[in-house]
Amino acid sequence: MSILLPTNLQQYPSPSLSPSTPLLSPSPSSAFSFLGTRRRCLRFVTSSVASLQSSVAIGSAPARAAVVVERDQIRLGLPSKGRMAADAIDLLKDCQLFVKQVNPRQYVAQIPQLPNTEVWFQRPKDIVRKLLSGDLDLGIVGLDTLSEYGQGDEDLIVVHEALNFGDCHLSIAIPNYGIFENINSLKELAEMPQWSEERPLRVATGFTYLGPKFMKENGIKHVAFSTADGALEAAPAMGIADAILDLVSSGTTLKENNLKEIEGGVVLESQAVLVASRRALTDRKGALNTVHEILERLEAHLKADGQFTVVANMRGNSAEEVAERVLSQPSLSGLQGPTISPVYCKQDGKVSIDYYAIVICVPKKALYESVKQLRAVGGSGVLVSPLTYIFDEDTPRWGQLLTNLKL
Ligand SMILES: Nc1ncnc2c1ncn2[C@@H]1O[C@H](COP(=O)(O)OP(=O)(O)OP(=O)(O)O)[C@@H](O)[C@H]1O
Ligand SMILES: O=P(O)(O)OC[C@H]1O[C@H](OP(=O)(O)OP(=O)(O)O)[C@H](O)[C@@H]1O
Ligand SMILES: [Mg+2]
Repeated sequence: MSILLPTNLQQYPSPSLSPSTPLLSPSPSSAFSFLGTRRRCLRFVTSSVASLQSSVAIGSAPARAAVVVERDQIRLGLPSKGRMAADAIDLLKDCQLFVKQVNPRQYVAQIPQLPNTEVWFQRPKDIVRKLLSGDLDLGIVGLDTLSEYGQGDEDLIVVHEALNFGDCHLSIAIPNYGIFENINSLKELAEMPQWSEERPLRVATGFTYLGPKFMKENGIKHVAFSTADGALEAAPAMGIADAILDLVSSGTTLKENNLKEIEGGVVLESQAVLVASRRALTDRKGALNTVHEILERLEAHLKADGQFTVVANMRGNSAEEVAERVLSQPSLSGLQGPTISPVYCKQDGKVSIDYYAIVICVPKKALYESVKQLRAVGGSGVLVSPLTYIFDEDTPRWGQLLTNLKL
């Protein structure tokens, strides 16, 4: 697998399929016994996972395009609905990339700042599928969706792994009552005497690729998966499943359904990522330039987003003396170091320097601590303003991308 892994990114799930495993299941029904249990909200398809390979197949990986079809425009896929849709557009707006969608039912839009690029609105899982089929070149989706539907395909490259929205994690949850009351870890769950080949641990999940893969990697044998499109948290109370594997963000849905997470049960930490098709980047004219521009804007905005600019005045005899005082405090070193400039005052007709102005960037989380430290070394008149962009000399992720593409 050669998916770009920025150093601070969690392991991108690698496929447990062997290279010879067909990516498309010939027919899901041939691999699964369909229970025929249709309920109002939950439609479950249950499988024995004695054959993990067949379970994996219901993750329905799309076929890969054999060739890159010629077209003039670079295509960026954005979520058409759901909780990521507005955030993705807002993020681009914050990067001065304005998506012009004439009406919400129109699935194609323009970004005037990127004239060779068109936006296509699609469901997140379809963005991943269409990246693989070559119908999209770039996309913004959650890492969970990318991992589930991309199945570790080496054509998918994570260009930016932390777009700062859509934070959640994919996790196993079990009831906090009954036989599970004292079970608090995956190990304890696996070792419960209740599970056997005839009566496996039943897990309801929408993640039919990542779920079986995780269980296999953790050596859990007696497990059977069922799937549904939503409201999975109801499955244990309905008696359909023993556990669920689903996304958790605030934890409210679990709590409201008397479920709990367990130690060792987190499959994946997720947030929105920018993903590209390797073949598009290498073979499609203009794609690499577009990615470079989007990446630069994203990095400049996201880096600035976590910081404030802090300006303060400080008495001193020289810039060096003030610098020494400022740098004696752990939170005041800024990005590269404080900028210190003389403040010129006119006294008795003469220009003198009694004060120096200090400018530093401070992580938002460390703001109050930094203000306290500034005061401690004589800082006064502290002004705090938001930072909009930080354009560095180069973007580290661009270098990583070029290395990954062997360019
Ligand atoms: N509770 C949550 N909090 C934050 N982000 C979430 C949460 N649930 C999901 N996400 C992220 O948002 C993405 C989109 O989720 P959303 O529920 O909007 O669409 P979906 O699950 O793909 O589609 P649908 O549920 O309509 O079939 C998920 O893939 C995940 O990355
Ligand atoms: O930890 P929480 O903040 O409570 O969020 C978790 C819930 O959010 C998602 O569901 P969603 O709202 O997408 O509904 P769905 O079940 O219809 O997909 C996810 O599938 C969980 O059910
Ligand atoms: Mg959902």
